[in-house]
Amino acid sequence: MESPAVEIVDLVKRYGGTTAIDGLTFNAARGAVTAVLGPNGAGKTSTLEICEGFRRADGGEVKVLGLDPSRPELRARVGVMLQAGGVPPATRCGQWLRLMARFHAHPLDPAALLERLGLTEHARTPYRRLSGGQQQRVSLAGAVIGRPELVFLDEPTAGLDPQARHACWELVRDLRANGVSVVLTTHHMDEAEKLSDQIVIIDRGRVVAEGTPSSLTGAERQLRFRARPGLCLDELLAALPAGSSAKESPAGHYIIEGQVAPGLLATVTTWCAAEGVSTEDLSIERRTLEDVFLELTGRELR
Ligand SMILES: Nc1ncnc2c1ncn2[C@@H]1O[C@H](COP(=O)(O)OP(=O)(O)OP(=O)(O)O)[C@@H](O)[C@H]1O
Repeated sequence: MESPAVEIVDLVKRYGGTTAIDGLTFNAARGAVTAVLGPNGAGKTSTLEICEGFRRADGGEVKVLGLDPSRPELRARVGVMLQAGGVPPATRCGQWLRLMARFHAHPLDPAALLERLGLTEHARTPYRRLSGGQQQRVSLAGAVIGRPELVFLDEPTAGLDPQARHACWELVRDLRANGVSVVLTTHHMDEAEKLSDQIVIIDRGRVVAEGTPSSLTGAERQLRFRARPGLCLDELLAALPAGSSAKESPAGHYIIEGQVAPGLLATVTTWCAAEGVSTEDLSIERRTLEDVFLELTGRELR
């Protein structure tokens, strides 16, 4: 049987006294997009860097395309986009991409890739003079130029404008359509929900949840609205069907869960009207991935 694209078992990584990865275990399937999510400092970049062969683990086992990440033959089969560029500052991006293409047996056409990522007019600009978002796109181009079997993308859309973000998503979808395995990190929950087949949420170096986007968000719907902070939720709950729950999170944002039946909306609006409470953005929707993420990883800053 073919091995997963990435197999991680009981991974441990320490930096001095800090345990950045603390017994991490998950697989990324072949031909799928796997998003690794987690708060700042959760251990995402460390994990990717170990998979990419740039860092050594202190414990556990990692296999990439069935091989130890240090194996040199992986360089031709795996594309890597680092968080911090990895492109020589004085090099013109077109020249750099053509050079990268020469290292591969069947590369993509550098000019077509530059065009696709909106970089054609910057092809002669030294990397250091490009904007942050343009530099990101050059790094992304470098990760895919060699038609890899597996691509690691560390926050590929951080700092990109909406147009470039969409171009990046299209590129990821094309990679997947061509059977390429993609492992990416992102802080954009909407992006993870739209792009990925599998999501792994990590916190403090451990997996706290994994599954498809819909298995994580669940089928249950919620009623949400905004109103002035500090409504008396006990009174509201008394008007709702038994088994309902109501919470205010964050201040002024209300979420009602339970049997979201047709009459619920009427009950809530009637209660609000009787209390002289004006509501905004009243909607019935499924939990978002961001809700799940915040529930699992908390709201305190890291
Ligand atoms: N080279 C290093 N030396 C010391 N500590 C490090 C080093 N690299 C990472 N760390 C620490 O390891 C932990 C995990 O860092 P890592 O960069 O893997 O997190 P991350 O999930 O990618 O975070 P972010 O979302 O902010 O990019 C953090 O506490 C960080 O401070």
